[in-house]
Amino acid sequence: MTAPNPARLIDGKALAARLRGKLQQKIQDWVEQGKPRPGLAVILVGADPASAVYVRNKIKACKDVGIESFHHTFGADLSEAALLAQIAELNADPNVHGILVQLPLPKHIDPQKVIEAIDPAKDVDGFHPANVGLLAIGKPRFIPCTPFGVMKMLEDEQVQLRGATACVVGASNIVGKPMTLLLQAAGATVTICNSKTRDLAFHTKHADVLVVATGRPKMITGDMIKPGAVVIDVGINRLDDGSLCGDVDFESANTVASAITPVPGGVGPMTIAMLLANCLGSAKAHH
Ligand SMILES: Nc1nc(=O)c2c([nH]1)NC[C@@H]1CN(c3ccc(C(=O)N[C@@H](CCC(=O)O)C(=O)O)cc3)C=[N+]21
Repeated sequence: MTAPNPARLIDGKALAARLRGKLQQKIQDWVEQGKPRPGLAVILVGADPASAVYVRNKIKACKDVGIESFHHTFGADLSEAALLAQIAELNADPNVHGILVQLPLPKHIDPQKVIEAIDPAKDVDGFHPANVGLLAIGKPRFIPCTPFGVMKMLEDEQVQLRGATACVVGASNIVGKPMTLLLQAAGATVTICNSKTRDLAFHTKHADVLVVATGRPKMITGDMIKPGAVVIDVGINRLDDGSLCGDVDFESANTVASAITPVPGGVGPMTIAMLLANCLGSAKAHH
């Protein structure tokens, strides 16, 4: 038996590096015109080690492209009122164009209340209901970074979305729902599934473009994928041995898909690149 052809690898890490290079040039041009340097405030509450790593990566990425970052770290016992007060201060700070509150938050803090406290004009995550609404009506202000990064990868791969069948597995506010809106706006016919969807494979197997964001390690296997499909794996799961894996079983998917994103090195780096892009966009809109 001959081994099936492996899928093309969609190198998010390389694409993100290219985008960051372009952004760095755009920010340099912007600042040389005498315009204010874009500023991002990042708020971290609690000592979750994964969150601390992500926040550190975001701050380093800012520095590399010339975005000023303002780092606010608090203990897990921070009150909701104190967090809201910190956000109010950043809303009023003219040097801050973007505010990111790292999720998840400790259980005693209502994340929706926090998201809604952020000035929608500084909501570079695109999570505020005003920005969700603008995206839904096709007039986006800030596109949520992860789905935005996925669209950039599909564009770079020249994936034809008009007329295509797409399936999004996972219906979160942060990834699945905005992903669906973006694919739909690009002309795809989109099915949105969740972990309780009956006969999930029926839906996934029809998809020319399959986007998976469930948080369940390796739940999508090769037999659930349409031959030749483009597979985007948004999941980042840490296994007991410390290694990372996606929500897609790469090994079996790789022999069925025509193109697939790796984990790590796929969607993750793109998320950060799009955060930086949203920060520059916000600085320009504020000026
Ligand atoms: N308000 C808010 N906005 C976010 O955008 C947000 C958040 N909260 N909370 C957590 C999630 C997660 N997230 C990631 C971004 C990049 C990588 C990334 O670059 N990952 C690398 C691997 C990193 C590693 O080794 O752990 C990769 O996939 O290659 C991962 C995860 C943003 N998030």
